[in-house]
Amino acid sequence: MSSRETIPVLEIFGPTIQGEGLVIGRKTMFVRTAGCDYSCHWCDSAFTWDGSAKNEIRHMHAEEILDELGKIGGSGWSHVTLSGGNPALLSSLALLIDNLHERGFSIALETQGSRWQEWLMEIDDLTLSPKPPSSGMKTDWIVLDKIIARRKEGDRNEGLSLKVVVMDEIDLTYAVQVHQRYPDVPFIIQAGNDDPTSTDPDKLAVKLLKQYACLVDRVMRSEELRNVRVLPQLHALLWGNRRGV
Ligand SMILES: C[S@@+](CC[C@H](N)C(=O)[O-])C[C@H]1O[C@@H](n2cnc3c(N)ncnc32)[C@H](O)[C@@H]1O
Ligand SMILES: Nc1nc2[nH]cc(C(=O)O)c2c(=O)[nH]1
Ligand code: SF4
Ligand SMILES: [Mg+2]
Repeated sequence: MSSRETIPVLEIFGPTIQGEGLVIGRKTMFVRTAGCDYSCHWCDSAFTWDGSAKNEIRHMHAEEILDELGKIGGSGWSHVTLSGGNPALLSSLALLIDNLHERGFSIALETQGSRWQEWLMEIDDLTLSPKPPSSGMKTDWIVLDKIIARRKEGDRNEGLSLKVVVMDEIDLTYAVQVHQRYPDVPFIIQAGNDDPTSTDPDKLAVKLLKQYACLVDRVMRSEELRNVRVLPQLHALLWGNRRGV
């Protein structure tokens, strides 16, 4: 892997709390990469792929990202979350992952599970978030099967989770399908934010909490969704749709 390869970066921020998933609440830094192979109708990070922030993309070397993490975050953190966009489009992340591990940091990564990279084996907290019908996207079950099988074969089952965003009843049926296909993988049902452009955080929080309560109630009544967790996006409740939090 050449150290000359760059990574298209849109945001570096933190420390903040991981607002979603299995390690919700964990203190972490974020690196958000540009570019996605999907275009989910309700993507809360559409600026990573819709062209609206293309002038903000920086092509950075791993060492530059490490420097900036230190400058922005100081030294009071030990965990970095890589998100996007789809960071799994980028073979160039291998070097950053190695460098972060060499310095003793642990690494989380968020991807929809549509692309394989060898470095997926190195991620400590790997969240796969296949997309339900409301997103308008189609799941590539072959790639998703491969990622989950490879993690299992490589004894990296631990630190793997599935997180399905649910907006409606049809999405919930999809969630059941995913959970039944991979019953051994920790499964999170995430309340969808159907208003990802709202600029009023207080109004949004009230609405999201109501929707979360409905989702909790619905999942509690489900016969199929037994070994699951239901979570909101904590950062959206705290800070709304703001970038960089
Ligand atoms: C912006 S995505 C980036 C990583 C990757 N492309 C993916 O979708 O997993 C990060 C997480 O936010 C979730 N997400 C995106 N838009 C959302 C929304 N409107 N409501 C709830 N979760 C959302 C995704 O499902 C994913 O788990
Ligand atoms: N605090 C916080 N937690 C998050 N968890 C997943 C995020 C993402 O956009 O990938 C995210 C984010 O953008 N902020
Ligand atoms: S896969 Fe993730 S980043 Fe890509 S459009 Fe969907 S939610 Fe957004
Ligand atoms: Mg987000």
